[in-house]
Amino acid sequence: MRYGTRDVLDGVEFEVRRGEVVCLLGPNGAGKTTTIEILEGFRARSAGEVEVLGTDPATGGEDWRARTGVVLQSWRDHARWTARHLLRHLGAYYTPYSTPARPRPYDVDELIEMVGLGEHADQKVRLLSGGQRRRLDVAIGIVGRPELLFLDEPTAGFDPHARREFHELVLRLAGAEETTVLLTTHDLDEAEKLADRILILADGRIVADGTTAGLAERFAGAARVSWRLDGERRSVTTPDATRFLRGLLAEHGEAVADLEVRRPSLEDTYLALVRRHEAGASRGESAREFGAETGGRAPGPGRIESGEAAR
Ligand SMILES: Nc1ncnc2c1ncn2[C@@H]1O[C@H](COP(=O)(O)OP(=O)(O)OP(=O)(O)O)[C@@H](O)[C@H]1O
Repeated sequence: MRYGTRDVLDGVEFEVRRGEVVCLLGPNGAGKTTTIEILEGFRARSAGEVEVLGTDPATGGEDWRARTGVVLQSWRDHARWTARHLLRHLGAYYTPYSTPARPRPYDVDELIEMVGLGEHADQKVRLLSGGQRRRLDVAIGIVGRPELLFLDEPTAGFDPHARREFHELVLRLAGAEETTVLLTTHDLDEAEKLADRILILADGRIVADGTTAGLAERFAGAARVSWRLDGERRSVTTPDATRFLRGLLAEHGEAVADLEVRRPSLEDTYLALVRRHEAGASRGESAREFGAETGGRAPGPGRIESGEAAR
C-alpha cells in the first residue's frame, strides 16, 4: 500500500478462518489501521489482492457490507440522537439482509443490554462519557449481526469493568454467533485474552503469525522457575520447565516451597520480537529472516474467508 511515494504496507499476507478472533498488533504507524481500512473497503489499495467473505472489498456492494461490522477508532457524530434511537435507525438498514440463520438486526433492547448501555440508552449521545460512547460504537458495529467484525482499538477509554464485559461480549460473539473478529489493540493482555491468533505488523510487514503460546516458544523462549529452599529464594530460566521441575522435586522433595513457573507473556514475546525486528532492520535484514510464518511475500493485505470457504 502506497501513500504518495511512500510504501506503508509491503508483503502483507494472511488468512482468517470463520469464527476466529485474530489480533493485529504492532507499534504506532506500523500500518494496522491502513490494513483494516483496506479490508473494510474504506480505503482503496494501490496494489495487491484482497478477498473478504469471498468478495474484493474495493467492489463489495451493499449486501456484502451488510455482512460486516465496523468499530472505528472514533466516531464523532449523531450528537443529538439518543443511543436507542440511533441503534433503531441504523438497525433498520440491515432488515432486508436478514436470513433465517442470521436474523438482522439485533433486537435493540437486547443489544443495549449486551453492551452494558442500559442506564444510558435514552440519553443524548453527546452526553455520554468516553467509555459509554465506546460501548455505543461497539453496539453500532454489531447491530447488523455481522459475520465479520472489525474492531480498531475497541477498548481505548474503557474502565477495567467495561473492558472485562467487552471481552466477554467478543468471546460470546465469536463462540455462539460464529462471528469472525479482526481487532487491533495496544493492550497485550487484551490480545492474550481474546486472540486465537496473533499477527504482528512492523514497518508494514507481518513479522509474526501464530498463537500466543506458539509465538512465545519461538521468540521469547524460556520459562522462569522460582522456588524457596531452606529459606532462600532461587530461580532459573529454562526452555523445559517440566523436566527441570521433575529433577528439582526428585532431589529436594518437600523442602521445595513457594514454587512458581512464569511462562513468557505476550508482552515479553512482543517486545522480544519488535526488538529483533528493529535490530535486523538496522542491519538491513528483512522480516522473513526472523522466521515469520507468513508463507512468502505477497502483494496484498490478506484474505478473510467466507463461511463456505471456511468449512
Ligand atoms: N492518509 C494518509 N496519508 C499518508 N500517510 C498516511 C495516511 N494514513 C496513514 N499514513 C501513514 O501510514 C503509516 C501507517 O499508518 P496506520 O495509521 O495504518 O498505522 P497504525 O499501525 O494503525 O498506527 P497506530 O498504532 O498509531 O494507530 C504511518 O506512517 C502513517 O503516517
